[in-house]
Amino acid sequence: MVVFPGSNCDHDTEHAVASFRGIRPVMLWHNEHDLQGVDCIILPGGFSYGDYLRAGAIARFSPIMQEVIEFARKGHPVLGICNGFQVLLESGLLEGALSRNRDKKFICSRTTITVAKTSTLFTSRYLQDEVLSIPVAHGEGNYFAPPEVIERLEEHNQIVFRYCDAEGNVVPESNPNGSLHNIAGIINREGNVLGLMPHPERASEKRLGSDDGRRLFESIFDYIAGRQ
Ligand SMILES: NC(=O)CC[C@H](N)C(=O)O
Repeated sequence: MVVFPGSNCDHDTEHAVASFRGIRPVMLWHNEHDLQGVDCIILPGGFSYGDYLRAGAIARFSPIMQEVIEFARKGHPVLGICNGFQVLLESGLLEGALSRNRDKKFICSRTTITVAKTSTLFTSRYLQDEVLSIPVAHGEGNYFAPPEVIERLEEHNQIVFRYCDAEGNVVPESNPNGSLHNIAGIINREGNVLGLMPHPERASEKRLGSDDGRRLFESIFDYIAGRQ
């Protein structure tokens, strides 16, 4: 996991990941160049560089991002959660942008999202169209991309999560931040880089109100174990 100045979900994510038997999280400071042989990179949530300019715009120039981009280009799994998603977009590893929420307010709330794609290494443990309860906490989560990019994402089935109501209906009323097509998470064409705004690490134990996020991490570990 990469730790940027201003990351604040790194320890929560470390805690969630460490709860799986046999998994050892490694914290990588943004100034380093050595990925220490990790099997997966997670860019955690937070306010890297205080969200100056735009969220993720400065973190994208952190020295370690050169290695993260190379790691992703080799096909290894890279997961960006919230601020991590913003960094992935700024780095060009995913297409589009996250702008200020529709209502120009920071939103910290429980949301429901539906799994629009299960044939990915991040979502293999979920059921198609399953409704998950996973919280969001962001000021810049309004996904935007030009029409041709949205069309491409739809055409290549790259939209992995969408905001929905409790029954799983993808309707405008269930869209917390104004994201186009209710997009909550997308994957690259190659299928190894996923970014999402909701926080699976904050929904990884029943006592947090939901453990629906847990299977996202489990799916990744299944994939890594299957590769060895
Ligand atoms: N929880 C987070 O990662 C916050 C995301 C981001 N910095 C925002 O407010 O948009």
